[in-house]
Amino acid sequence: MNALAATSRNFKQAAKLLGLDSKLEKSLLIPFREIKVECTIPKDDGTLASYVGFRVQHDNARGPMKGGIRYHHEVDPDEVNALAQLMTWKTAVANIPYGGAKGGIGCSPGDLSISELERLTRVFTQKIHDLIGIHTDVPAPDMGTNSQTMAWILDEYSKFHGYSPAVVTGKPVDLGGSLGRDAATGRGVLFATEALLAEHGKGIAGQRFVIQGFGNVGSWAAQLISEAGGKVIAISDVTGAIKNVNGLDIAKLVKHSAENRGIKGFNGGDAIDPNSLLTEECDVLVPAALGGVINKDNANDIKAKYIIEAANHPTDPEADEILSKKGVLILPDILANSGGVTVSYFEWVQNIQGFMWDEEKVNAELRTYMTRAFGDVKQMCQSHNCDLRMGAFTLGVNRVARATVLRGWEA
Ligand SMILES: NC(=O)C1=CN([C@@H]2O[C@H](COP(=O)(O)OP(=O)(O)OC[C@H]3O[C@@H](n4cnc5c(N)ncnc54)[C@H](O)[C@@H]3O)[C@@H](O)[C@H]2O)C=CC1
Ligand SMILES: O=C(O)CCC(=O)C(=O)O
Repeated sequence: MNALAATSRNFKQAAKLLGLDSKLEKSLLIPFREIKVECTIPKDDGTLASYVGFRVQHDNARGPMKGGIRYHHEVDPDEVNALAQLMTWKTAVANIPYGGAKGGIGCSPGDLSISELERLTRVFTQKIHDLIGIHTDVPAPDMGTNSQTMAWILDEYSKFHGYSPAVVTGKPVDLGGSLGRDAATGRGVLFATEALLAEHGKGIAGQRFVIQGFGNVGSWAAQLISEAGGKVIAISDVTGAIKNVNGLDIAKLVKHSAENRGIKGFNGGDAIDPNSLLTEECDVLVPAALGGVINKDNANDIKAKYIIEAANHPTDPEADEILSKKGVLILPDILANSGGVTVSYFEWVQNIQGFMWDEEKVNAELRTYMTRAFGDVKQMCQSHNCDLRMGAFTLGVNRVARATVLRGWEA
């Protein structure tokens, strides 16, 4: 199912559980603004290349819109729309004072040189600079982008508006980035997983984990889970998949991946078929790469007892139904991966205050926010007799609906 259809279906199910007024439901679903821009750059060889960039600003009832920018060849308007909508519910679940947005450029970042990426990022920023801002829409990294991308956006934006570090988060610490932001999504995944397992009398230690994706989110999740005593037995990325039933040495894999641009060729495990990764025997499955990877074609074969959605929308609604019947517990994306945007919020607060927190404070606050969000979601599960995904959706949608009604519609 297409990402937008899947996300909207979850939203509508939550609206029904909440008994939301149909006109309010319609207004919450339609994005505030959709931006589509042409970005042409000279390549290093002098030829021209054109790309399409998107920014979808979904909702701002609870505060400035917030969300990452993705560089990937599959970026399309429907996907960006779905991801923007997810950000609206995610920031509400985390209870941080933001709305939701997402952006992206349809390109293959691995095929572009650093200077081509810089030119593309600057052209994109020139096209959207008057529609983003510290109190309107604050971008951050997502798949295929990183702190360097944010530094270029900050620099280009500042040429028009004066030096503005708070216009992006996830930027380098030297430019006002927050300590702990790089690891934050993975650390949030750890905290959320701990909270879920604790409910079942379990801890991270001794559990067998399989992780799809070894970029920012997957690699940090793997490192922190492994440090907490979890056994990470299989990992994949775009270059391949690797397995070691005794547990992979994550520190060595991080080094190998940095030196070889991927995990392929790592000699601390056996290479396996990447297509079989999600159905490997394990306790906890952590999709941390693309959307829609758990679907009706493979859901029946999944052996994990828990799925922690570190990626955005990795599970199709059809797969949700199959997995629920099998008794697999799914910790949904808008809760599980909310650690990234939560520390982005801390970064923005630090920039506005002109004050820097130490990493201990960032991590301690992140634990507080993740644990509280998990508890709030569980409460919604109880009051609406629903699973964790609907618990998170009803929590997020209800908070946004309340803010929308309070603000009113008077023109
Ligand atoms: N970076 C962040 O702070 C946040 C990211 N996310 C989500 O987490 C996911 C991963 O994002 P990042 O780690 O930031 O991206 P990234 O670009 O740093 O890493 C992506 C990883 O996915 C792998 N990958 C790509 N295609 C694959 C395939 N077909 N099979 C297996 N692996 C594949 C890549 O090789 C890479 O290891 C995305 O869904 C993103 O939206 C969610 C919340 C925050
Ligand atoms: O840190 C942020 O502002 C957004 C992160 C993001 O794009 C996401 O949570 O999917």
